[in-house]
Amino acid sequence: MTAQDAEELDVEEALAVANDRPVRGPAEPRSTGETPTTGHAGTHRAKDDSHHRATSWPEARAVAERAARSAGRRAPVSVTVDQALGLVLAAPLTALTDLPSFDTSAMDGWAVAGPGPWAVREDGVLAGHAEPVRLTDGEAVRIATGARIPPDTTAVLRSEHGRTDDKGRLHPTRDLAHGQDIRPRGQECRNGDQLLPLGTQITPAALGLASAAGYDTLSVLPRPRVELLVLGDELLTEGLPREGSIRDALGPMLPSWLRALGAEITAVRRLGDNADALYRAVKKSSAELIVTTGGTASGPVDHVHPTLRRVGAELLVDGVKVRPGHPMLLARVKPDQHLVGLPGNPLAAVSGLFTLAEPLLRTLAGRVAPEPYTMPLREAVHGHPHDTRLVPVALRGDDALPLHYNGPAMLRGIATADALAVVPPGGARSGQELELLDLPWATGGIQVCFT
Ligand SMILES: Nc1nc2c(c(=O)[nH]1)N[C@H]1C(S)=C(S)[C@@H](COP(=O)(O)OP(=O)(O)OC[C@H]3O[C@@H](n4cnc5c(N)ncnc54)[C@H](O)[C@@H]3O)O[C@H]1N2
Ligand code: MOO
Repeated sequence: MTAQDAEELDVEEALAVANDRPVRGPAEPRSTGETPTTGHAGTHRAKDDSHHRATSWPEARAVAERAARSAGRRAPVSVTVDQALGLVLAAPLTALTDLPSFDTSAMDGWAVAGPGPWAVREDGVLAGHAEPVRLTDGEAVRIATGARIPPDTTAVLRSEHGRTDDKGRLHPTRDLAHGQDIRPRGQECRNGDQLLPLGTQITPAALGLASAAGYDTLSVLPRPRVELLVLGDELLTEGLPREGSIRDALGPMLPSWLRALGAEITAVRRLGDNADALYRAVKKSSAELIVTTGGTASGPVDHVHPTLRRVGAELLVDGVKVRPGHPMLLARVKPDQHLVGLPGNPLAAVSGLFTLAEPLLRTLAGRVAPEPYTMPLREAVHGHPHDTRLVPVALRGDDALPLHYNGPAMLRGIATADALAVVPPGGARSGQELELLDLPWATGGIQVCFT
């Protein structure tokens, strides 16, 4: 570790601690008397950091988007409607039929012809049946909502607006306008009308619309295929931490998040700290994106950089001016294959996920970028002197409440967060409007929509 690395680490830890004092639960109201800050807690000496290669946070996100675009056009696939949720339309959704496809009753009641009273026919008309018999003037027939309107019907009389006399004749109890409660064929769309443009992300409502409009399959962009490689000999997959080993927090966390960001997870492999195993895994992967966790720094078992050199990958981003997570990286392994290296510290990995993997996956999946938005901070947040900070926040009314336990190795803050606040270098005052990155569970409904 160089002197500068050590100093930067000190700053990072100090920031987490500074914001955690006095320590309180993430959802508890803030303490009073905390003053706005434009700097950090104090141990850091101002210095020129131009020598390190790190990319600025906004530029890193832009590079990740461009990298996805440079991977070339992805071929659309045809999927059944029930498989299409969360995917993006590769062709406009054009109506395959008129909607409604026949004149239909909007209400339960009677189809009537001409002015009342009407003689009520014995039979009735239910939804889902073939064309009913033509009405003659002065005739009515019972009809259900959604049933086909008999030819020469002039209106539908709702059941609550009709009375039958003792001779069985039907009288209206309200004025009845011509065409009332008839949904004419093609009211919503005509065969061939464009219902949704190319590029629309398919929501539950879009699934319903596509089905109503006659679709069995949809042409969509496939989910980008992602392989997750979890590195580290110290990681346990069950039980309590023991003898210097810790539980793997990223293997359980990242796949659902990656899916929420549009990915199909093709494999999760735990490779330990074995350089050859990492090399082989990268060489044989056919994923469009390989995500590694850990091993991004320069320790004796940090194998990501050497492996990227060994496979001849091109580093597009080698470190980002963001805290936590600054050792994150992005490489092009092949023209249509990228690798995002997430740092091993768990919150640092989340930072890398939303800085590099999110824009890359979003672009590969054909999704549009969410509209940036800001909210005022309920409390001041300390800043890094040179770098952007991503700080977990909970949305409380009109404010974003910064959460504590936001150190690089901690998940306690993010576990109750709705978003990450983008804190500029130098920090942010209480009340200052900050850009927020929504966490997908707050917007997309991981379990519901995007599994
Ligand atoms: N000489 C330097 N040392 C370090 C630097 C640096 O720039 N120069 N950066 C520090 C920062 S900041 C971070 S973040 C980490 C990044 O480390 P790596 O990506 O190499 O990750 P590891 O060393 O493998 O692990 C770091 C830390 O995270 C724990 N870890 C790893 N994987 C998991 C997991 N799946 N679940 C839970 N915890 C995990 C691991 O045990 C370590 O404690 O490097 C600093 N050092
Ligand atoms: O400080 Mo590292 O950036 O822990 O993520």
